[in-house]
Amino acid sequence: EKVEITKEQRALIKAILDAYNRHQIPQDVTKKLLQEQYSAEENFLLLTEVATSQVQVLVEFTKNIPGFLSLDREDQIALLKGSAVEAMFLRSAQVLSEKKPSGYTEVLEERIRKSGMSEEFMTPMFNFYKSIGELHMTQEEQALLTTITILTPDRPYVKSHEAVERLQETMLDVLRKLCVLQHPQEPQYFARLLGRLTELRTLHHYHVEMLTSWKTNDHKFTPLLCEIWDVQ
Ligand SMILES: CC(C)c1onc(-c2c(Cl)cccc2Cl)c1COc1ccc2c(ccn2Cc2cccc(C(=O)O)c2)c1
Repeated sequence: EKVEITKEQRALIKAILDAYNRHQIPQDVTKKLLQEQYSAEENFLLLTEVATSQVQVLVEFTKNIPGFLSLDREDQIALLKGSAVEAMFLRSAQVLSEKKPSGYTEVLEERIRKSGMSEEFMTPMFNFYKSIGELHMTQEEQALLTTITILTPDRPYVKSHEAVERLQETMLDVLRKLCVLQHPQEPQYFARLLGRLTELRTLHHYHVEMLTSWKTNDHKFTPLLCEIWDVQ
């Protein structure tokens, strides 16, 4: 049948895209990525700074998701804690797969490869980056996919499961229509995007082990990361 985006859905896309584009990591953090020297220690410190800054950006973005602030406050926290790693894998995949003139894409990739992370996590991570890059997602699709990841109802400690599910379904419906309209020659495109969400959960499990291995090598995290990742 004819797929049509309603006026309300267009307003929703605009609100989410504006929020997504408004929140970027500050220049002073990304500038350091280009300047500081390369050592496993320095790379880890810089990535910790990027991650901390990314969490702050994520909190601001989430507050601008229409309907998020009307959820139960404890559920808002549970959704943020449960989705932070996945949202950051998605964001890092989007940044690393864009050949942005800013030039810090290569630098970031190099610093991740040399941050004391073991090979067993490196491979799935860079496979994910490649699979995201191959999708050539539009900005709207990236922003909506991140929103859908955040609004995943089955995170630990979420009480009002239905309220979160209703919000997520609203976003899924908009993304489905966008995919049909923006990728008419690829009827499976929406399904491929959702497949990435499954891959994100696997990376989330790997990430827990990454943190443990960094911790055993006496790596320190910032208070914000310790809080959102339940570390220490
Ligand atoms: C604590 C630290 C060592 C860490 O632990 N796990 C991960 C970790 C890793 Cl190593 C990979 C994926 C997810 C996480 Cl949490 C990281 C590093 O985290 C990040 C977070 C965001 C990242 C990166 C790399 C790129 N981005 C996105 C990015 C970079 C620059 C600008 C912007 C912007 O929006 O303006 C966004 C690393």
